[in-house]
Amino acid sequence: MSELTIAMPKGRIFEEAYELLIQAGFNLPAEMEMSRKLMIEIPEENIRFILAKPMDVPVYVEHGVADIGIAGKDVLLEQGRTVHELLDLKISECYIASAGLPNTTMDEIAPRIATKYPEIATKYYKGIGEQVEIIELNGSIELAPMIGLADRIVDIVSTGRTLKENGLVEYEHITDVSSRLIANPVSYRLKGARITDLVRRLKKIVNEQVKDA
Ligand SMILES: Nc1ncnc2c1ncn2[C@@H]1O[C@H](COP(=O)(O)OP(=O)(O)OP(=O)(O)O)[C@@H](O)[C@H]1O
Ligand SMILES: O=P(O)(O)OC[C@H]1O[C@H](OP(=O)(O)OP(=O)(O)O)[C@H](O)[C@@H]1O
Repeated sequence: MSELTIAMPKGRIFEEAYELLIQAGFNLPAEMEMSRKLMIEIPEENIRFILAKPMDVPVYVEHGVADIGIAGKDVLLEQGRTVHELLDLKISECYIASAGLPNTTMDEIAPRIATKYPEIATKYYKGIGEQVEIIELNGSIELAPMIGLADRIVDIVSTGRTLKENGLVEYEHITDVSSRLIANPVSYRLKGARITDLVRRLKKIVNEQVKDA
């Protein structure tokens, strides 16, 4: 049985992805949730996990140093990397929206859009025929309209709490986001049986959870 390297995102996706793998019958150590180790071998499963920043997971998979990985659809849309998307895991569900101060219009010649997602934002505004100036930020995006840096933001919304607490309103729902299982195309060919088995086990759990929801 060939070894499988799985790139797992650290942070908010990790916990739900870890639970999903446990429920799919993978024997993962409990310490994995608390550990600071970035590479964890599970010899009984012949699996090796690498723990990466969510934005970096598709990089490891595209380069083939990880056979498969778990990444947010937001990251996949933003980066457009050459990876196979195998399964919607239906975890870390949220969406990308535009937002801004209430009762404001985008009348300027090139309204300023602050975002962590320059590609998604550019494509969206191009698609609706709006010429915009993109201002790339790395976080706390909601600050931008409040402080006069931008007319709109394009960012993740989950509960809507961050928008509300910062006095912003949603304008357009751009796209739904959830975490996806992705694979390196060559690994998918060479380790097809192992990867197909993993997808089958995960799919069963995902479908059961959707039914119970
Ligand atoms: N509020 C949210 N609710 C649910 N899922 C979210 C939310 N924000 C982001 N996500 C999903 O989780 C991923 C990012 O996770 P996380 O916030 O842990 O990483 P990050 O943005 O790199 O943060 P940091 O730089 O603080 O580590 C996103 O790519 C998206 O798919
Ligand atoms: O609708 P809500 O449930 O409030 O969630 C949305 C917030 O979550 C994410 O921020 P994150 O916590 O990752 O912080 P950062 O992007 O500012 O680093 C996102 O960028 C929004 O700010």
